[in-house]
Amino acid sequence: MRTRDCPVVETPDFLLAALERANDAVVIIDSDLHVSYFNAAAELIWRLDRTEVLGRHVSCLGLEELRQQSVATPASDQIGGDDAIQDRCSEIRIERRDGSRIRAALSLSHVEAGGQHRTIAFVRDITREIERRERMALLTLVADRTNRAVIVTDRDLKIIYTNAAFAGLFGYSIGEVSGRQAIDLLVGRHTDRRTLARLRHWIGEERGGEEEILAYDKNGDEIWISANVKAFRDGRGRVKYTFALLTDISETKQLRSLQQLILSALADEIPITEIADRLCRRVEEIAPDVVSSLLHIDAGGLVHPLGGPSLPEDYSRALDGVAIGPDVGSCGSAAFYGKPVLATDIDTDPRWQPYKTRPLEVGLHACWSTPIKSKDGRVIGTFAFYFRESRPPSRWHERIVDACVHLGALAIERWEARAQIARLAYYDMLTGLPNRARLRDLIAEAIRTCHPGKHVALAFLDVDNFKDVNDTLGHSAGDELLVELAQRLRAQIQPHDMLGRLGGDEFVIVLPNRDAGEAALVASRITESLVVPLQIGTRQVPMSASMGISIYPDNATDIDALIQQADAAMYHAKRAGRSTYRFFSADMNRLAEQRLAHSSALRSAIANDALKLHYQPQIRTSDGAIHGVEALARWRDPVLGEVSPAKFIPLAEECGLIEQIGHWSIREACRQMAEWREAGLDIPCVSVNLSPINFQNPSLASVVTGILADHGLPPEMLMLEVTEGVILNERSVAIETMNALRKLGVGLSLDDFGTGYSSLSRLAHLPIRELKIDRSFVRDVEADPSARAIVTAVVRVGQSLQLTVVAEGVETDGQRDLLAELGCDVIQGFLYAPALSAAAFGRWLLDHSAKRASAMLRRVGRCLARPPAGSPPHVSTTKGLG
Ligand SMILES: Nc1nc2c(ncn2[C@@H]2O[C@@H]3COP(=O)(O)O[C@H]4[C@@H](O)[C@H](n5cnc6c(=O)[nH]c(N)nc65)O[C@@H]4COP(=O)(O)O[C@H]3[C@H]2O)c(=O)[nH]1
Repeated sequence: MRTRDCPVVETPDFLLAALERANDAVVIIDSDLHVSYFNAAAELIWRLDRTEVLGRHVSCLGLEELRQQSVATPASDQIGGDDAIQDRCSEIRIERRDGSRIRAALSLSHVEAGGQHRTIAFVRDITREIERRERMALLTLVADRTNRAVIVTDRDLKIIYTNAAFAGLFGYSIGEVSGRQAIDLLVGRHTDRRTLARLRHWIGEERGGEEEILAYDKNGDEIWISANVKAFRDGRGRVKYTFALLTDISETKQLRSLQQLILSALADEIPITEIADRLCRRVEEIAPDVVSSLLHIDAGGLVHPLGGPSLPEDYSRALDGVAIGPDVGSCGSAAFYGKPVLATDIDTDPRWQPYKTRPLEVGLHACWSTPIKSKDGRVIGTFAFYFRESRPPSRWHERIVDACVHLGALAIERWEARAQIARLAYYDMLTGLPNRARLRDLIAEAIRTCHPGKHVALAFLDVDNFKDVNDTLGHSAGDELLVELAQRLRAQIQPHDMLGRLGGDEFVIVLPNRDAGEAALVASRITESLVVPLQIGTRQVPMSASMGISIYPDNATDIDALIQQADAAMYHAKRAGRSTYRFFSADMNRLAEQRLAHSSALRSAIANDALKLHYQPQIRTSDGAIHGVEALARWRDPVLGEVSPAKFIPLAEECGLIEQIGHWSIREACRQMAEWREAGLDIPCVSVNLSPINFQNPSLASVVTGILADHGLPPEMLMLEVTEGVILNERSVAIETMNALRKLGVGLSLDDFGTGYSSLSRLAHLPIRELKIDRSFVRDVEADPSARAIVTAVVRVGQSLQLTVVAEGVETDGQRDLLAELGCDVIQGFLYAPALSAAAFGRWLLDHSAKRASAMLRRVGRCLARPPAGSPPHVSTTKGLG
């Protein structure tokens, strides 16, 4: 390589100066391939001083391309003669002396001047540019691989880049959109200003943001997009580019609007069938290739169509009441298995055979049904898609069904809850009959629709002795009785008649367009229908009811008055011996008022301590000594006068005062006993009457314990009388209460024995100490052999169970002697004394003791006066005592 002097080209100075200042490197190569010019920019690119290059062979620049191009000098005719220049551009790589590499754009010009051929090389460092281009190509590759549309705009929001997904979504190629305003292109004037303002706000924000926008594609079709926008800024913070990532959310948006539609319908309390219809219609809008239906599945597994506006009406009607099962179409099977069921061909699907005709007739060939479940996992409905061709659901169908199943569950559960509330509010849970509130509506309706000149009969029915069944056999037996009764009543009335339960054991029957005669027939039929006893377990429970009837408009024209009159008439049926009916009459009102007045007088008598206890002595047959006293309640009202306990005790039981009276009797009897003891009167025991209701209270034993302690009485001085009704059910609370009392040491006496139906085997297990033979047997014991037989039997039972047998209502010496002879231990009755006030009883007792003592003395004296040889004096134990 040889060097030459510099400069070698005679070039005007101004041109040289310009070449020196050029940005591109300029290298001039002579025809012998020696470098004759190398400007400042060339020095920078090659990092060589021109002195190291000028005059040397071009190969010193390490550029094979330059050498080859310079050698390949075109013929003069090709370059167009003197001064003709031809440019050839190419991209080259330059390896510098220090080993670093750059990429450059090489442009060669061949110049013929003065018979001299020269090659002028213009070289520009394009390393950065190429790198940027490569990066862009890579980014484009990546951007084109995402299915989210990408737009890059300049600072004026003019599009400079879009990816392949953008073309797919909007239908525009990059060529079509490049340079166009992004917002104008995609949104146009349709989008509201606030959305656009928000979009601009996100561009202005450092972190960018996301906005849902309704955009339009090349065809003008709506596309809901979510636009995630971010601006890129220059060093001074000014927006240079904006970048937007667009996601198609049309489906999400549609599902959300479906959801909104149903939720707002729910909030507006729209009926379930209307909601179901709206749901189906909307679904068919967003999935026009389907026909949809929503079914309710009730607790009994029966199908009830709720909505299916595009299905034939007769088809939906036919589905109503069909039971779900393993082969009941798509819906019945889906509900049965609790899993989606797809029948891609209704015509051949075995599950569809009985149901296929109608859907096929209307061109529905496939059905896909999904069960709707409640929060607790019950299947409460199905949501079905019918397709016009044999096909499975698409991904979009699946998304819709997911949303609809959720909405359907919400709507059905809410509707079921409301129906349950309505049932609770208007129907009696036990019998399923209309309750008081609903009955009022029904009576009002019956009156409103009553034909002119016709009547409405209203019967008020009360079960006889229901309290006894409840108290003695337990509440579940009582419930069973009410349910059975309701069924028997329903069987006796016509379909358009109405039956409802007011509460407890009270029922109302409304007979529209029926007069008194027709109502009497119904009432008689009802009485007869109750004759057959109810079987509860092994026990036959007799069933009967008392009814009162009032007639609209003869007796009253308003509902309350009609009910109240029928109630008053029912009370009269009860008094007439139960198991019968009475029509309302004007004086019944008076009697009903009287009953009301009595109960309020009794209430105030209890509150004012106006009740008293009287005491009737009980005498031992063996020696005439006092066995005890029976405490009997007395009530003297300032207005009503003396009211018999046979009247006011049932009244107290009816109006809930008996609990108080029971506790009061025990307390008062114990107080009196303590007083007598204090006074030195020797009365071994006091018997207090209690109602069966008192024994239903498990705290009775603790109440008694407290009273005995208060008065310092030993428990054996108290006897509590119970009637047979208390012991009918061996598992009742009453038996537990009795056992607790017996444990205390308090005595229990079975009153009125023989009048009820207590079984002897049960009697043996009762914690009782005493049997009382009812007055009715004592009355006839002398004249009636059967009464005597009963008394004898009771005495034998008592003896064998080691119970004291007390005969009550003894009025004559003859009765006393016979009862003593039959083995009665104790006698009570007017023969000795009626029930006496405490003071009178005290006097009676002293008198009795004195009489008894003197009778004994007389007898002893008589015996002593004429003693038979060797025989002891004899004292009669039966006759002439007292
Ligand atoms: N004809 C006749 N009657 C006689 C004779 N000896 C007694 N009596 C009456 O027979 C009834 C006996 O009481 P009871 O069978 O327990 O029958 C009682 C009892 O079941 C109930 N009773 C009375 N006091 C109370 C009480 O404090 N609490 C409760 N729960 N019931 C009571 O009222 C029923 C009636 O009581 P009273 O009217 O006091 O009637 C009492 C008594 O006065 C007689 O020789 N001949």
